Amino acid sequence: CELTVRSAVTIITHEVHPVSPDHLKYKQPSIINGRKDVVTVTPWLAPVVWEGTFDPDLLNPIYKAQNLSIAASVFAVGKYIKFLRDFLETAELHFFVGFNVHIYVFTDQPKAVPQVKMAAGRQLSVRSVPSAKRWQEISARRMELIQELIEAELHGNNDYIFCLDVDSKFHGHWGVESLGGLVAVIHPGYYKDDRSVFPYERRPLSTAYIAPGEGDFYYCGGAFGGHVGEVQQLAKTCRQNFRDDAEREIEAAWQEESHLNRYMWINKPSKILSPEYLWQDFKSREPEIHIIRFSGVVKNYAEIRPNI
Ligand SMILES: CC(=O)N[C@H]1[C@@H](OP(=O)(O)OP(=O)(O)OC[C@H]2O[C@@H](n3ccc(=O)[nH]c3=O)[C@H](O)[C@@H]2O)O[C@H](CO)[C@H](O)[C@@H]1O
Ligand SMILES: [Mn+2]
Repeated sequence: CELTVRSAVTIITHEVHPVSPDHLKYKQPSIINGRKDVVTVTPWLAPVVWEGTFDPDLLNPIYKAQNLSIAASVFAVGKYIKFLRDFLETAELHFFVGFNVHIYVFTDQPKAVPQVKMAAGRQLSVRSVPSAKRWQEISARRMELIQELIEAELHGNNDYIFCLDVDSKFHGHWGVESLGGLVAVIHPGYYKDDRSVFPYERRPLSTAYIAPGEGDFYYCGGAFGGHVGEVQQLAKTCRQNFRDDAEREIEAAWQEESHLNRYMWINKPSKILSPEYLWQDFKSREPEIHIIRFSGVVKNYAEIRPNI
C-alpha cells in the first residue's frame, strides 16, 4: 500500500498558474472579508470549496480559455437504473454548464438508458457491464472499470474526471471551482465528528486500515475526481488493494470508500469539496450549508439492492 506514496512535489508541479483574460471585471477579492463560519484551507494548504469562497465571474473565463474536457462516470446496474434519468437531467442544469462534458454510463441494461437532451458540447456514452449478486461488488468494481476507462479512452481526450453515485441529483451549481489534481468530497455524515468515530476500516489485516488517531476527514465514495492521471492512480491502487484484501478473505467496512479514504490519507487531496457537493436528502440542512449542489436521494435499500 505504501507503494502509492508519491511526493507532494509531483502533485504541485502539475499545477499551472491561472491566466486571466485582460480587463476582466469581477468583484474585488479580499483577504479580510469572507466566510468566517467554516474552514477554507486544510493544514496541508489545500482549498476547501464552500459557497462564497470562489468567484465564478473570475473562474469561468480562466477555465474557458483552456478548452477543457470533463468526463464523468456513473454506474446504473440492476434497479439503480431508475435513478439515471434524474441524474442526467439535473446534470444538464447544473454540472459544468457551458463546458465540454462527456458522461460515461455503465449499466447492465443499455436499452433502458433514458434519452436525455444534451446541450452542445455535451455527450453521453453507454458501456455494458455485467450485473452482480452483491451490491458491495457492484460498488467496489467501479474502481476497476474507471481505471480501464481512463487507460483505454480518456488519456489525451479528457483533462478531468468525476466519479459519481447515480442515486443522487444536482440541485445547484457544480463547476470549474471543483477542478484540481486530486479532488475529494467531505462526507456529509461525519464532518462535525471526531476522527475516532469515522467509519474507516479498523482491522489491521485490511490494506484499507487506518489506525486510531490517524486520518484527516471522512471522504465520500459517492463523489471524487481530479486530473485523469491522478484518478487513474487512485483507481488502480484501490482496485489492487481491494483484490489483495479479497485474497485474504477480508472486505473493507465500506468497500471502495474505505480504500479511497486510505488512499487520500497518504495522497492528500489537492482540493477538497465541502459537503455542499454531496449532501443527503434525508439530512436536515445545517447553517453552514448555504447551497446544496448534489445530494443523495432517499432510497429503500431493501427494495433496490440485490442483497441486504
Ligand atoms: C454517498 C456516498 O458516498 N455513497 C457511498 C456509500 O453508500 P451508498 O448507500 O450511497 O451506496 P449505493 O447503494 O448508492 O451504491 C453505490 C453506487 O453503486 C452503484 N450501484 C450499487 C448497487 C446496485 O445494485 N447497482 C448500482 O448501480 C450506483 O451507482 C450507486 O450509486 O458507500 C458505498 C460503499 O460501497 C459507496 O462508496 C457509495 O459511493
Ligand atoms: Mn449512493
